[in-house]
Amino acid sequence: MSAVPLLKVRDVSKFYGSRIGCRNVSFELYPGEVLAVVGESGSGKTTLLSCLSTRLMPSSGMIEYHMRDGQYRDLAHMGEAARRFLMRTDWGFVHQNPADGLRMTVSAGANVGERLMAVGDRHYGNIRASASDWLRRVEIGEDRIDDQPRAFSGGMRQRLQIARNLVTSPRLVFMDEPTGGLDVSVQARLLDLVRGLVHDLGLAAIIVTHDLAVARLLSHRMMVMKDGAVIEQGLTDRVLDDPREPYTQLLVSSILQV
Ligand SMILES: Nc1ncnc2c1ncn2[C@@H]1O[C@H](COP(=O)(O)OP(=O)(O)OP(=O)(O)O)[C@@H](O)[C@H]1O
Repeated sequence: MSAVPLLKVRDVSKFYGSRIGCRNVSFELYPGEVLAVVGESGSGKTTLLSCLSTRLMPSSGMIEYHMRDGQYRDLAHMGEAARRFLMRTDWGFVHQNPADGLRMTVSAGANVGERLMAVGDRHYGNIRASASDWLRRVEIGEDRIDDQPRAFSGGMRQRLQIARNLVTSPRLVFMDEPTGGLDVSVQARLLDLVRGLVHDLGLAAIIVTHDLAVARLLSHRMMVMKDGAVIEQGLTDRVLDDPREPYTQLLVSSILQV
């Protein structure tokens, strides 16, 4: 892993009026590193992910991103054009519900190809070839390239959403409960696929999940959130095998008892 963090997060808090969304969150994420953010419902995971991905403006704190030109940029003070450029090229965002991240009424090929066009690719043959290659990589038959995602199963839609996000070779991908709405057998296959892609592409990822098994399988490091704050963080195996905080111990033991 590189010695320079991709993302530097300092004391980020977000309040909704007097309600705490997240508070005083600090961490660094390195290129190629996968961080899982875990915690029960309402602990602030989604709020934090939204702040990191510039969907929400934090109430306080600073988030800096290491741009491809080698400079750090403060996301709060980045212009709209630069922010949109990041979201289209350097970043991906995989939603829990694939319908939020796909265009359901255009073909699978167009869903993938559109992202390439957004970064300036204009050659139809190349775009279609890349789309076709990416469908294969996410295990969708190339004969489905002209089908719309609404004709796909939930697992296929999620794999298509992943292809759409990865086709531009992002450096950082945000994932919000990526296997949340799927059957257990479909989840296992998708997790394997995501793990392989993240590893092969050397992606950095921040994955929000309430499922500790997802964190175990995908992440190098994890942060445990409770009432908006990070109460424990460390290497995933350390946190899960030897949780230090009573709350983490409870989370881990409640899973083991299921
Ligand atoms: N738009 C909003 N307006 C007011 N309060 C909000 C809003 N969004 C979230 N909150 C509050 O912020 C806190 C953290 O919520 P958040 O959705 O980030 O948690 P979460 O861990 O992602 O939960 P879940 O797993 O259920 O999605 C909760 O108390 C929630 O009620």
